[in-house]
Amino acid sequence: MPIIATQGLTMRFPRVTALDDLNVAVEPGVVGLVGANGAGKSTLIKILLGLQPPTAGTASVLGLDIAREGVRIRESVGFMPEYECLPPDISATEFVVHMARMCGLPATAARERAADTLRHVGLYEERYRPMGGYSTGMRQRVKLAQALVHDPKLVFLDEPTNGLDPAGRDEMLDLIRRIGAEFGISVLVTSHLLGELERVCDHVVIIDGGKLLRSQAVEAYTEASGVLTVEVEEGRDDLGRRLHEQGVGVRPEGRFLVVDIAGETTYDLVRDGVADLGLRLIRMEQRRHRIEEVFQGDPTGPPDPTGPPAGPSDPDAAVPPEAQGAPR
Ligand SMILES: Nc1ncnc2c1ncn2[C@@H]1O[C@H](COP(=O)(O)OP(=O)(O)OP(=O)(O)O)[C@@H](O)[C@H]1O
Repeated sequence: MPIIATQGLTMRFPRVTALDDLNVAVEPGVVGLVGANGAGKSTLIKILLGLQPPTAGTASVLGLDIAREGVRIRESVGFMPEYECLPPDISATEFVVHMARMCGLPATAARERAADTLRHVGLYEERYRPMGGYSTGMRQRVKLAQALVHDPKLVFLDEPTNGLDPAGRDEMLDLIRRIGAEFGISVLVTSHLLGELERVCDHVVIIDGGKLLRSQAVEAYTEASGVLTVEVEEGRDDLGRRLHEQGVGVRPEGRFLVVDIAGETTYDLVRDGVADLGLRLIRMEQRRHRIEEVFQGDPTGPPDPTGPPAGPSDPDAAVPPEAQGAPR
């Protein structure tokens, strides 16, 4: 059963169409929802939580109808909002216990679940300090803990890495991966950064101007490319020259050689070259595409949500500001 399914979902505000005939279905797992600022991600989450009725169309979450079963959806789904929502003068423990009580847990269970959840998100030591003194990373963790405290089947995480430094972002992405893998909770996580979703998600949905661009398993975006990455301990240029003389398309890139694959013989030529030159081969692997490459240079493909190409070494290609707020 899909965890989320929408049919013709449309949300029109007076001046803008935030969701435009959206048809999408996603299976359990960690699902990324990516789009530029204003693409309609937060609007979709509010509608799926049953907090805002759509202008047209239908949707279900965990098989529950958003129009009739909003309360049951909110019982089974956790929500980490994008906006700042933490009172500064109370502690993480008080806040998360309160949220657990709001979800209907009895007092003792609420205290136990709050302590467990805060430990899972790495906030155990600081849990009695007022949240006003917390860093952005700690506040994001509290928001995550309150989304998990009632043991939901699915959590909606709206831009959970916003405002975090690279180390904080890595830790948050790790937590998200663990929520999916260790706790078996499905996740819908939004981001305007394609690279970070690729790292944690099983499936990525891309929307632009409220329209669906693609919805696919991550492997389908990152299928193998037509090049090999070859790394040798020393003698990279000798190997490159030899392959070039044999008619192989080859170019240096950092400490690697990037070799065009022209069939099985390419692997043999690299292997023989390494052996004949007496080199030590460290790696030879077929490169995989990055998600953002899917949208580059495809004139027949969908409009590009990712803007100009990001280098392969840029794991966090962002949707550029000029692609934001495109006319609908
Ligand atoms: N209550 C509202 N009234 C009018 N327009 C709205 C309302 N809520 C959202 N919008 C508009 O709908 C569009 C989609 O907004 P939404 O917040 O869903 O985008 P988003 O993809 O979540 O972007 P962000 O990451 O910036 O929050 C935007 O143009 C926004 O200005």
